[in-house]
Amino acid sequence: LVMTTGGRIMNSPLVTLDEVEKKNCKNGSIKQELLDGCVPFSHQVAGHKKGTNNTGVLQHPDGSILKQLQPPPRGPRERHFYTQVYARACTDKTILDLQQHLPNYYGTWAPRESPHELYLKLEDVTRRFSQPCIMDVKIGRRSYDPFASKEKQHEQISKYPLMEEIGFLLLGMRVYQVTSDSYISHDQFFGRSLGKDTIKSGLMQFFHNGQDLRRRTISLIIEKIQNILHWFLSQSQLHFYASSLLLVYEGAYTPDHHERSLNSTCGSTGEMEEEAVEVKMIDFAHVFPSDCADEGYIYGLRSLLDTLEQILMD
Ligand SMILES: Nc1ncnc2c1ncn2[C@@H]1O[C@H](COP(=O)(O)OP(=O)(O)OP(=O)(O)O)[C@@H](O)[C@H]1O
Ligand SMILES: O=P(O)(O)O[C@@H]1[C@H](O)[C@H](O)[C@@H](OP(=O)(O)O)[C@H](OP(=O)(O)O)[C@H]1O
Repeated sequence: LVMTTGGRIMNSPLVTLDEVEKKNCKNGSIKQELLDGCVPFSHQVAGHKKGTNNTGVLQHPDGSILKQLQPPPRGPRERHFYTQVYARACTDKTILDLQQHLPNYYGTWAPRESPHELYLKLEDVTRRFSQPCIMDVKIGRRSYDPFASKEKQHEQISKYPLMEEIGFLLLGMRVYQVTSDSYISHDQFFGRSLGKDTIKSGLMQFFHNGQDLRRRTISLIIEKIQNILHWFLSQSQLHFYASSLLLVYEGAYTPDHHERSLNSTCGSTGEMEEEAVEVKMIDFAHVFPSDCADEGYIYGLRSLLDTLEQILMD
């Protein structure tokens, strides 16, 4: 195992192989051991999948996830981003504030038998959930960076011409249905099919468990996205292109369950069990230094917040 980083190495995540295996089995994936006991990550909803040149996202036996470094310049750029964030967090308050919105970074990892094949070792954002509902949303008005060729620009624009107007694109989601104890999944083609008139109902699907619309969950997610927006409004040193937000909430948690747990704790501890949600920024292959606010990303966050607020108002 090779662990290197330009900055601080986070404490190792404490999850047993048993827990990882149980979770993989529970979610119906066939356990398939790969490099050094790593298995395909069963909660991947978008991004590069296993193919001739990709392994897809893997899960390490310690519970962290492994994202294969993409070919240069993207992979080294993403690695540089994470190492810089960890190296500069001690001296730069803006970067320290950014850190809380990212998965923890544990350095790079390489298989014993192939030490030059590098992976980013990251916190699994879905880890604390038993039936995680997960959505990957690409944020911004442009999903290509300032150095993209005309062909790349054209290719990216043609995938979702509405990106400039809507400011975000649903790349994939998985939603737990309490009624059938199963998951509904949507891939990026679902996201691309959504227009100005349907984006709200498309987004709403992520919060519907087959029985109820998870209104409280939407409010909690809005708060987290607002915190990220505050960070973007406070900084003018980085621009993010083709980067995503990963949204996660507990599918097994229902308002009824919450009600029952409140009734049983009231009068004893008096503590309210609070529902858990996660919103983390991911995918940093196109992050660049800058000297002005990231208007494209800010536009995307505001548009996503507006749409979530409209769902709540209905
Ligand atoms: N830290 C994480 N915790 C949990 N899941 C993650 C994490 N990072 C990535 N994922 C999962 O892996 C998927 C792909 O991640 P990511 O977007 O970083 O990959 P990518 O191959 O660079 O994507 P793209 O092709 O869009 O550039 C995400 O949609 C998510 O499901
Ligand atoms: O959405 P799709 O159809 O899966 O297409 C991918 C998506 O546009 C990614 O954003 C892009 O990575 P970058 O943003 O890093 O360029 C990737 O490029 P790639 O195929 O060259 O890796 C595309 O394949």
